[in-house]
Amino acid sequence: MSAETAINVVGGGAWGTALANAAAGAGHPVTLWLRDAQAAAALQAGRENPRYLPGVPLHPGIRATADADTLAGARATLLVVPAQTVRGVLEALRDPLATAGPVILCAKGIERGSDSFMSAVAAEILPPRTPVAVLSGPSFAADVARGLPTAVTLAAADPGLAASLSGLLSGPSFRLYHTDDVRGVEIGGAGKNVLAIACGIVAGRGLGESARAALIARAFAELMRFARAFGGRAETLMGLSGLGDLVLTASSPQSRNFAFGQRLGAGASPEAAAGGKLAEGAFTAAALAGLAAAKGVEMPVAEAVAAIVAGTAGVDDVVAGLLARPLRGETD
Ligand SMILES: NC(=O)c1ccc[n+]([C@@H]2O[C@H](COP(=O)([O-])OP(=O)(O)OC[C@H]3O[C@@H](n4cnc5c(N)ncnc54)[C@H](O)[C@@H]3O)[C@@H](O)[C@H]2O)c1
Ligand SMILES: O=P(O)(O)OC[C@H](O)CO
Repeated sequence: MSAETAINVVGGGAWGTALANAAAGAGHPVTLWLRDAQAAAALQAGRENPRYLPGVPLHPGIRATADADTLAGARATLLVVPAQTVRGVLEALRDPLATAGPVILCAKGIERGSDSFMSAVAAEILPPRTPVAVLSGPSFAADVARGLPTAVTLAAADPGLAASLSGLLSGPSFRLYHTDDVRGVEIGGAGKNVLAIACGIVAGRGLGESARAALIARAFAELMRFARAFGGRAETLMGLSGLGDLVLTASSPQSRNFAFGQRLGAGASPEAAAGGKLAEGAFTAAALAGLAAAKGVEMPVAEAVAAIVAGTAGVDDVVAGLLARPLRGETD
């Protein structure tokens, strides 16, 4: 395989493995990089990722490796690690990634501590000439890895780059729409994870389907308020990466964020509810609520999730507080 034709995927979890399968299915040789040499060798030999994506064969066009030097010279790099690790991974791989094409950020979250969006983290670390894009939208890894129909959004500040990367990565059942609204797309992906936890809490507490539908609508209203204040476009939020992903994540126990919320609603502590699985919204909740508060954006649902996850409020008190809020015009 020539490095110039390869697509890199950094991160061998559920989403990294699924995106590697999608890129290989679109006809590209794929280098799938894992930090752990033993795990990379097992994936390369076994052609399956039993921990994160059991039962899904790895496409023959994928080479799994832990050798960072093999990343250099690629056509594009998909960065698919949890949001809170993006800074460290970019720092560690800065040299090979400097010649590995545009870096496409696939994590959905806001960095704790700095309250930074992923594109801002990347801009701090990568050389200025490295283009950065964001991929986000309604997409369960198991669906994409199995080749079930899926549509997501790819955003880059340069509309030409967004269009060409969408064409590069689209395949028979994986469709990428494109936009230049990077901030709007990352707000949708990060925000929906927090709000989906709230919907899981409602389900776990047995508050009913009507309450869940109302919560999705009110959660979306606050996500729109946040996007308006932070430079995302309303039409982006109404698309795949905003409303599309909120609806998917807030209505399916297949979502780790929803399932985490369900366990909280059923009475588990935040530590027990996590159960060793990644629920990105738990890490992003405080950053989202903090950013909103600093700009005077009302986000009662995100604030409630942040308080429950931090253990400073209980589910029943939070629900009572939300129901006691003053009545207001629906679009105020
Ligand atoms: N799973 C999905 O369906 C899905 C879909 C869309 C987006 N995402 C997003 O993709 C991101 C990754 O999610 P995932 O589902 O792959 O998570 P995961 O828990 O399945 O896998 C995470 C992977 O990252 C690796 N990793 C963790 N820290 C690392 C580090 N410091 N250096 C290198 N590798 C490291 C882990 O070893 C693991 O292989 C999240 O932000 C998630 O919101 C996931
Ligand atoms: O399992 P979740 O909650 O991380 O959701 C996965 C994807 O983000 C859904 O689009």
